[in-house]
Amino acid sequence: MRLPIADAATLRAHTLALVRRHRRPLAGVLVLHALAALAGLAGPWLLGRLVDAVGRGTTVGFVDRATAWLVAAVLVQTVAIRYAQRASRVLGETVFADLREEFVTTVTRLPLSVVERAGTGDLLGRTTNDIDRAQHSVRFGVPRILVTSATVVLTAVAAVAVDWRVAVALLVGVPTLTATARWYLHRAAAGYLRESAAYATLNGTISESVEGARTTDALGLGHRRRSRIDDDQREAFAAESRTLFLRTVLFPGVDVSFVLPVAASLLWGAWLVSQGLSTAGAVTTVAVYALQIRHPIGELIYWLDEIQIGATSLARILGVGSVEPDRTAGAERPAGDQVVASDLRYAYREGHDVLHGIDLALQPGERLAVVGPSGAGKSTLGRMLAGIHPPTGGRVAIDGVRLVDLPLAELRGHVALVTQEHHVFVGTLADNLRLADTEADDAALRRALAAVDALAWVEALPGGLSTEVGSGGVTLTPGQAQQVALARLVLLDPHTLVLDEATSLLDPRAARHLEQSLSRVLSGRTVVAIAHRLYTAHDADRVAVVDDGRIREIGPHEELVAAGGDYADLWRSWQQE
Ligand SMILES: Nc1ncnc2c1ncn2[C@@H]1O[C@H](COP(=O)(O)OP(=O)(O)OP(=O)(O)O)[C@@H](O)[C@H]1O
Repeated sequence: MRLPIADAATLRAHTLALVRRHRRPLAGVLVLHALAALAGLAGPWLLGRLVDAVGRGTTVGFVDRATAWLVAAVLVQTVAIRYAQRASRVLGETVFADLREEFVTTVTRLPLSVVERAGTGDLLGRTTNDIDRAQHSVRFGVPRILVTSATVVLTAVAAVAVDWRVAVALLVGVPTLTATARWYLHRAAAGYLRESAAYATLNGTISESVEGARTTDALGLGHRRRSRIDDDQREAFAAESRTLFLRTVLFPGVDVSFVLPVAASLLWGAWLVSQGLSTAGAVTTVAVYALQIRHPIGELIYWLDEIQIGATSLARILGVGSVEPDRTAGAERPAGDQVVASDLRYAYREGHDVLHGIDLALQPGERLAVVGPSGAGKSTLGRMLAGIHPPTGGRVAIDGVRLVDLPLAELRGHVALVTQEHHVFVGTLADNLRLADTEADDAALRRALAAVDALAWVEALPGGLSTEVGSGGVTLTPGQAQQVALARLVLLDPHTLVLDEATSLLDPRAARHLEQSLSRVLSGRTVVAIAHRLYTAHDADRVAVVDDGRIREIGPHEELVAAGGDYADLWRSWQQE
C-alpha cells in the first residue's frame, strides 16, 4: 500500500486557497515587481530616443538630460527590486510556514495502521525530499515567477508601444517556444512523480537495510538486500534518465526561440527603416527589449520546470491529508472501566486473519498475563485491547462504549500500551516524562520514577531531572528508556494498561523487582501483561494462553497447571530451563 497522492483538482483548490489567504501581501509584491520592471524598461527606451536624436542632430543638454533620466531609472529599479525581493521572500516563507504546519498536523494525526501498511520509506520521503522540493519552489520559485512574468508582460507591452510594426518580429520566437514548452511540461509531471516515488522507495530500502543490518548479517541475507537496492537504484536511474531526456529537448528548443526574435527584429526593423516606416531608435529599443526579455523568459521556464517538481512534491505532501481517519469519535463516554473484547478479529492483510474471534472480559483491577508461542497474536491482541488499531471484526469496548468511538486523547486516559520499543526524545528527562502529563510537578515525576525503580539512577545523573537526554545528550540504556516509558505510564494513570514485553530489556531479576514495585503503584488498575518470562504469569491473577489467534486456555496459574494442558507443559519446561 502506498500513501495517496493529491489529484490535480485538490492541488489547484489548495493553491487557490493559499493565494486567497495571502492576497494582500501578494498584491503588494506584484506592484513592487511591476514598478521594478517598468523602471528596467526605461533604459532601452531612452537609448532609442538618443539614437534618433543623434541621427537628427542634437544638443549636449539633451544627452545630459537623457543620461540623468537613465541614472534615475536605474536607481528606482534598484530600490524597487530590493523591496520587491524582500517582500517576495517574506511571502514565500509565510506560505511555506503555513504548509509545514498543516503537514505536521496531518502527519501526527495519521492512523498508525496506515503508516505501518504504507511503510516508513514513503512517509519519510514525503517529509524530507518532498518537503525540501516544495520548500525550494515556494521560497524561491513563486517569487521568481511573479518577477519574471511581470517583466515579460511589461516588456512585450513596451515593445508594442514603442513601435508595433517592429514589435511584430518578436512573435517569430513564439511557435518554437510554446511547442517546446508544451511538449516538455506535458510530460514533466509524470516524469518527476516517478522520480520522487523511485527515490522514496530507494530511501526506504536503504534505511531498512541499515536498521536491520544485524539481522541481515546473521541470516546471510546480504546478497538479497543488495539485489533489492540494485533494483531500486535501476528504477531511480531510469526515472532520472527520463527527466534528463526531457530537459535535453527543452533547452535547445528554448535557445533557438531566443535567438530568432533578436535577429528578426533587426532584419525586419532595418527593412522598415529603409521604407521610412520606422526609425533606427525604435528598432534599437525593440532589439534591446528582445535581448532583455530572454533572461526573464529563460528564468520563467526554468521555474516552471522547478514548479512542476514542486507541484508533484506538493501533491505527495497534500495526498497525506486525504488519508481517511481510522476512527471517528462518538458522543458516548464510558462510566465504568471494564474492558471487554467480543468476537475480536484482525487482519493486517485482507483475508488473512491473525485473531480469530477472541472473547475476553477483563475484570477491573485484575492482572492478566498473556502467554503463547511466537507469532500467536499476543501483541496484536494487546494493540486491539489498547485501541491502537480498530478491529477488522468484532469489538473492544469499555463499559459498552467501543474504543474506536472515543477521541484518541481521551482513550489514552482509559487504556494505554507500553511496548519494548521506546524513543527517548531530545530534551530534559523531565520533558520526556511530562509528555504523559504536562501539568505534573517535579515531586510527581519523582514518585513515578520511584514506582519504576528508576529514581536512584536519575538522581545520580549530573543534572537529575533536568539532564538533557536523547540524541546529543546523555544516552540512556535501553533498559533505562524502558523505565522512562513505564514512568510515563504511571503519570498517565489509565485504569487499564497493556504491557507488551515492557520489561524485556531489563535483566530478569531487575524486571521482576520492577514489576512488583509497579504493581504496588498500579494496584486497583487492570493490567494485561504480555510475557515471555513465565514468572509474570505465575504472579498474575489469571493467565490466557494464546495460540494461532485464539485463546486456548484461561484461568489462574494453579488451575491451569493442575489441568495439565498447554500451559502446564509450558510451565514445566520453563522451570526446567
Ligand atoms: N505489522 C504487521 N504486518 C503484517 N503482519 C503482521 C504484522 N505484525 C504481526 N504480523 C503477523 O501477525 C501474526 C501475529 O503476530 P503478533 O506479533 O501479534 O504475535 P506475537 O504472539 O506477539 O509474537 P511475538 O511473541 O513473536 O511477538 C504473525 O503471523 C505476524 O507475522
